[in-house]
Amino acid sequence: MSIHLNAEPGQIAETVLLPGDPLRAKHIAETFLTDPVLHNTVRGMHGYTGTYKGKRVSVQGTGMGIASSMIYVSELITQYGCKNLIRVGTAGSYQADVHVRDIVLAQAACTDSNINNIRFGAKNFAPIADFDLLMRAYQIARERGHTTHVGNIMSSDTFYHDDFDQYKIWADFGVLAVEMEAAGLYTLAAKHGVKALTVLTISDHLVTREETTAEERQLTFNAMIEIALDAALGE
Ligand SMILES: O=P(O)(O)O[C@H]1O[C@H](CO)[C@@H](O)[C@H]1O
Ligand SMILES: O=c1cc[nH]c(=O)[nH]1
Repeated sequence: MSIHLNAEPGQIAETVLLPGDPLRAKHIAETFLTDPVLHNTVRGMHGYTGTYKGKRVSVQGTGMGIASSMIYVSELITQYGCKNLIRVGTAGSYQADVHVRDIVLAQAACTDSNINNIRFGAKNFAPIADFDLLMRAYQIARERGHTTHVGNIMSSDTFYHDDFDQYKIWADFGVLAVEMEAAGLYTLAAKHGVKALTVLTISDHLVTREETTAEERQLTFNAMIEIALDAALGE
């Protein structure tokens, strides 16, 4: 057991899906896993382990933001030996041609967080996805006919910015979308020599101001879950 997870040793699989929303973790477990067992209840941050197509897999909510998610990712890697960590999250589009409900695979993640300034000072670390997971996820998404974008994203510490248009600085450099965890996940994966990927569904649009409801975000973004599961575990 660790400080924030009360799973028994061995109860969490090597492959873990990581939604920010603990209720999305419950939905994933109940919809996609066979015989899911609730392995974490600490702080209501649901975590489950079951099987998918006969292979063991876990899903663990991380909460919102790099600070919260890095706690769970650190404990999953160092206390439970997890090796493949795949974030499945929602994101806001920065680009006119990246539409609501499109899939974004985060090849790399910029951040306005201080996590890597603390580590590297004035030198910049580039947090990137595992190439094998990224390639498999892209092939699966394309085979299934999902509109899929691969590229750079922004992991922001701030959801509500004083200046709404600040996103254009990043959009001008081709950054596809904003979420709040991937840069922390990729940094920890690099530090510990494990594999990580972030699969996102666009839930809202900073250019067009389109939005989805909380219920849609929680329940209906199943394509990214199946892409993540099949990329991690093989079809
Ligand atoms: O849908 P999740 O996985 O929570 O991800 C996105 O949604 C939250 C903000 O609403 C942040 O956690 C952001 O990264
Ligand atoms: O962090 C996030 C997630 C979804 N949509 C946003 O605009 N930001």
